[in-house]
Amino acid sequence: MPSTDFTEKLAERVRRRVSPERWAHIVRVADLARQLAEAAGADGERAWLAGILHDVARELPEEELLALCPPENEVEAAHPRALHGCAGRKIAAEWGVSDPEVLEAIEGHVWGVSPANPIGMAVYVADVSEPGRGVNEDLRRRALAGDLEGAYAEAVARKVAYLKAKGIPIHPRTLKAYAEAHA
Ligand SMILES: Nc1ncnc2c1ncn2[C@@H]1O[C@H](COP(=O)(O)OP(=O)(O)O)[C@@H](O)[C@H]1O
Repeated sequence: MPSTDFTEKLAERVRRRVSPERWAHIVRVADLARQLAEAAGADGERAWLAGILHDVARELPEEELLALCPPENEVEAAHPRALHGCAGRKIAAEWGVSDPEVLEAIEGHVWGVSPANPIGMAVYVADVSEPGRGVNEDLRRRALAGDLEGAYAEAVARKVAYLKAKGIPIHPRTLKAYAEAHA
């Protein structure tokens, strides 16, 4: 999907919904996701679009997130801000995005994606490793070198280890993503 009027308009709609700092993060994620997808032989333009849309709902008030995506379990109820992945997917679909891998990437950047979806893995790894984060540079390098699956599996493993160390119950989708990525 080359950059078109449609994708440019979507990017502009996102930009208007977020702070300048968030927009800068979004652009870094989208540009990196494109590079990571291409390094893995996947479609960079679709990864870019998913990156541009991934945090479209990140600054919505909690009441709006809860209205768009009623919590499906206790982890979601305890952490409504994390519903921004689900809410972002719904907004993107409403705006006319129908590509299932792009939609899964938007939702899955919070809890994890299927390892059969390189667009989703590219956005996930880009989100945790873009230079503005200041962490996970090794994962960025690994994915830039073409090992997207390995970088993604390690990114999910780090999140799981971090949550376990803090004694926080882990979202079932994250546990599923971990199991699939390490199968
Ligand atoms: N219970 C959980 N299970 C799985 N992943 C989680 C959980 N809590 C947080 N995360 C992951 O960690 C990310 C960061 O969470 P957190 O540190 O609470 O920051 P934020 O409030 O900015 O989302 C979330 O977006 C999600 O990807």
